[in-house]
Amino acid sequence: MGKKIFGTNYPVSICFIVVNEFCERFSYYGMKALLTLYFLTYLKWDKDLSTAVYHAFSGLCYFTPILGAFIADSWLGKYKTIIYLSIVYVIGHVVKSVGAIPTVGSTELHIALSMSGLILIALGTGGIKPCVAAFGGDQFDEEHTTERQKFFSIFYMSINAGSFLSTIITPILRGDVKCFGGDCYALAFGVPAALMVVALVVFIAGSSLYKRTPPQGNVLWEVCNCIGFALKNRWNKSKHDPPKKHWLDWAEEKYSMRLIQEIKMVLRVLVLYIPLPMFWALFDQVVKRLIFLPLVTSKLNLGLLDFGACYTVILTEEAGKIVPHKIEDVKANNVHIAYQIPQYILITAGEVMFSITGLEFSYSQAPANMKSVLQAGWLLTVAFGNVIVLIVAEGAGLEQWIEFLLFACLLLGVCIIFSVMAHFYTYVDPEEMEKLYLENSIELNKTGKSTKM
Ligand SMILES: NCC(=O)N[C@@H](CCC(=O)O)C(=O)O
Repeated sequence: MGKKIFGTNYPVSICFIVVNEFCERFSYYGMKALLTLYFLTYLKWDKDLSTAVYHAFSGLCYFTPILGAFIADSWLGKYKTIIYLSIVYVIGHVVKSVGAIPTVGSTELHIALSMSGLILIALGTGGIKPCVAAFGGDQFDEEHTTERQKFFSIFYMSINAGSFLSTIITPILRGDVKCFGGDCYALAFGVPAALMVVALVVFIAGSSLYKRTPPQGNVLWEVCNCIGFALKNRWNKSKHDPPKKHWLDWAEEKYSMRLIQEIKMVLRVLVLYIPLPMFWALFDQVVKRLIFLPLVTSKLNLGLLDFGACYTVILTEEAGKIVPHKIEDVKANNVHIAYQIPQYILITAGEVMFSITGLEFSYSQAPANMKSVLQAGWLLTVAFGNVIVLIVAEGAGLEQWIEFLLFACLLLGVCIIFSVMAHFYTYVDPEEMEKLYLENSIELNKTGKSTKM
């Protein structure tokens, strides 16, 4: 039994995991906050290319969790996967920061370094993401489910504290600190790199306290084979054999009941997740607009921007001071930006309820040997959300209000579909199932029967 935080059922090891997540998210979001501007102003790409690469990168970061989960659950275990992929992540940051030093090589080299850095970062951040959340859940004793649920809230708070602070700090570093005769991208990318080193060090510092569950062989390979066998068998035998309750039951003659049940559990959850990318698509769109407004206003010192207005700003030098002059190109529609506060509060409340529940649900509904896999399934909803944004928002070129309305209507439809699906979902308790399998296999051993469990 691991050490507990004084007087509670919370293991001490989760402190290291929460701090690790804070630093890692600081590192990821801090770097991402600058990315579009870096492409536009440093690499001199046009807006379309910059936006496309930005979304492709964001999407990739949430597709790679599948790879990390595969490595963790089938091969290295979560602990080693987090350490090895964090090293890849740090290397990615370093390569990216070097690419942002103007004196290092030509523009082609900067592009090559930036792209290689981003690929390594996507591999690192995505790879460790499902493992860190599931590893945090693993630290709790079976009976401490309430504490584990609260842990996911704290974990989510650390994600958002890290992302919030870095999204403010790194753009300031870029603009306010000058190096090599211009904006200091090298420093602004260097700070997230340093934070990722801190994340790794903190994680390693907790090593002696972690509860580690060893990987149970090549689970995913077995899952794929079992699904393949069930489909083949069904195709070959369903014409003459009696029907089965579930299509996966066609794998019974070769695979254990336990594996079949576990695959059913995972598939039911994944099917439930199908409508969810729409939430992230809307969320991503809204947050993107929110991030850039305060940066523009604070930098040029113009006060709050009026709703719907578009300005040209001319900077003149008067008595040794830079003075901004605002010319209104598109008239404001007289609605103060503060009217958007309730909407953002509602969206944030929605996010908190949606995300924390999703994280905890993905953990609690996964069989012990596929915890990271289901976390990766949850993160895939973010990845597909990015794909929707790329196709609908960036590709279709709709007016902003039409785009928002479209996304809101689609999300409403999705909410209704999801509610119906969730209504028919029955919760499983993987620990209870585990006990049942154990009791059954002891019983069968006693009676000498040989049935696959
Ligand atoms: N505010 C967005 C956010 O927190 N996103 C998460 C990913 C989604 C999730 O885990 O629910 C993140 O960046 O880790």
